[in-house]
Parts: sequence; structure tokens; C-alpha cells
Amino acid sequence: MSAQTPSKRLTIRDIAAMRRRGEAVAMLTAYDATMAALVDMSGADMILIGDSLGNVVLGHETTLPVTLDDMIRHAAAVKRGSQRALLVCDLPFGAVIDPDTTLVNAMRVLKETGVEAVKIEGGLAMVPLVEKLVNHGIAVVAHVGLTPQHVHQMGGYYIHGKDETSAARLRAEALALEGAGAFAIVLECVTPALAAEITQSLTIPTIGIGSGKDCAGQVLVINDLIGLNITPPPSFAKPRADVASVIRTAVGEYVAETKAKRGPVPLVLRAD
Ligand SMILES: Nc1nc(=O)c2c([nH]1)NC[C@@H]1CN(c3ccc(C(=O)N[C@@H](CCC(=O)O)C(=O)O)cc3)CN21
Ligand SMILES: CC(C)C(=O)C(=O)O
Ligand SMILES: [Mg+2]
Repeated sequence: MSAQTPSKRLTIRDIAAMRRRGEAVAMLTAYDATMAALVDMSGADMILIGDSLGNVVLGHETTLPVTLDDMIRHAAAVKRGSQRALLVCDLPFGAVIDPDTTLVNAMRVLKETGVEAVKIEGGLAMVPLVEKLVNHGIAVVAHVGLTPQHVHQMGGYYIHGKDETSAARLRAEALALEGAGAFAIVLECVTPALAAEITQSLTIPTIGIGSGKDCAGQVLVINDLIGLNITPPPSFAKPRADVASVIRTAVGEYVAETKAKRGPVPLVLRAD
């Protein structure tokens, strides 16, 4: 695409307009150009290059080992594969330290990949960092509730907002992050009633995952949606397909044909 061609991508103004109209925002992850193209042409409004790539692409047990270079390589691939969706890249564990380092790292992501926005996990401690990025022209998505980068500090994965202390903290975090200038906020594994209440209290869209149906949008790891996992997905994910079994069948047939010297199908070369 030439530099003069207007982008057909959704913008954060389109996302804000969807929220005003009460139109839900559909977001999915992608980590490579092929999957990004398929997700994009299927109508997703936003694509997240999630640090869940640490689990589903790189084979790590948690998202903690994912590096900024990992995120940049995959975000650039997603950008090349997609045309319409607004692209959001997770800032990984270790890239979000203080306002200055976070700004430098977010600038690298934007300059080297062409994505439109970054996402930052965390609550009140992130408010000055979000303000810093927004003041420098960067579109930011916040992420509260279950924040996988804090798995060891939280002692595992569980539902947030169950008791009043936790609920009050989540309400305050969501309001403060909106005030800091985030244009959307992911609510991960927040009780559905609290997620609905927070959604009503904000102007920016809440994007839920494992947080019930009453958020302003939903996000899911693409592998969990299409059944492309080797370990069970989180219990909130309801697979719509069984791509893992499609792959196993096709590969199994190929292996059997190869062993039997029955394949590949003879090639018919085109005559000059
Ligand atoms: N495939 C995949 N999907 C995800 O949604 C995802 C990742 N990977 N990797 C990074 C984080 C980790 N996430 C998670 C992981 C587990 C639960 C969870 O609720 N797990 C169990 C309960 C806890 C346990 O058994 O230890 C569950 O009930 O599903 C939630 C979010 C979300 N993200
Ligand atoms: C689960 C979503 C929200 C995420 O942060 C990721 O995929 O990394
Ligand atoms: Mg993430």
C-alpha cells in the first residue's frame, strides 16, 4: 500500500462511536500473518497481538518469558496480514517499569510494527504510565482483573471482584485508567455483575474475557475459539471448532500415505 492510500482500518474514534451506539466490539488475538488475515476478513474489529503468544506459540508455561522483540516480530507479521482491524500489541512483562522506559518501549512497538495501540496490564500503579504514553500520542488499552503477568504474585488464576474489597479496587482502577486516557479496558475474569456495573460507569468500552456478556466488547485467544490447543483452554473459552483434530487427521493421512508409498498425488506439470 502506498503512503498516500488512506487506511481502511478502524480507528479509536470508530471504537468510541461503536460504544456510543451500543454496538459491541469483537476482538480476537492473532500472532502471525495467515491467522491475522483470516481473523480480519471474518470481521473482527480489533486484533490483539497478545503476550499469550508465550503460551500458544512459544510453548512457555506463563507469559513472563515473552520479550519485547518477540512481540515486535509477531505484531509486524499481524500488521502485514490484516487490513481492517485496529491492531493492539501487548507490552510484555519487563517492558513496563516506569513512565520513561514504558514510553521508549511503546514507541519501539509503534515505530517497528505499525500497530495503532499498546495494552498494559495492571491497576493504579499503571495510571502515571498510561498518562505518559497518552501525553505522547500513544493509544492505550488498559487491562485489569486477572492479569497473567502477575500470576506468581497472585498465586494462580482465579476470578476477581468476588469480595467487596476486591470489587472496590477494580471499580477504582477502571475509573482511574479511563481518567488517565485509556481508550478501552480489558476486564479479565471479573464477576459478571461487577463487569456489567463497571461497563455502565465508564464512557470507554470494556472488553471482557471470562467476565460475562454485559461488557461493551469481548476478547478471546484465537486458539481457544477454534480448538487449536494441546492443553485445555481456560474454562471460560467455548471452542467453536476442533481445528486440532482437523490437523491431526490430515497429518495422519499424509504420514500413512507416505509410509505406504501411495503419495503424493502425481503431479501434472503444465506444458510450456
Ligand atoms: N490459550 C490461552 N488462553 C488464554 O486466555 C490465555 C493464555 N492462553 N495465556 C495467557 C493468559 C492466561 N490466561 C488464563 C489462564 C487460566 C485461567 C483460568 O481461569 N484457569 C483455570 C482455573 C485456575 C487453575 O486451574 O489453576 C480455569 O478454570 O480455566 C484464566 C486465564 C488468559 N490467557
Ligand atoms: C487474553 C488477552 C486479553 C491477552 O492479554 C492475551 O491474549 O495476551
Ligand atoms: Mg496479554
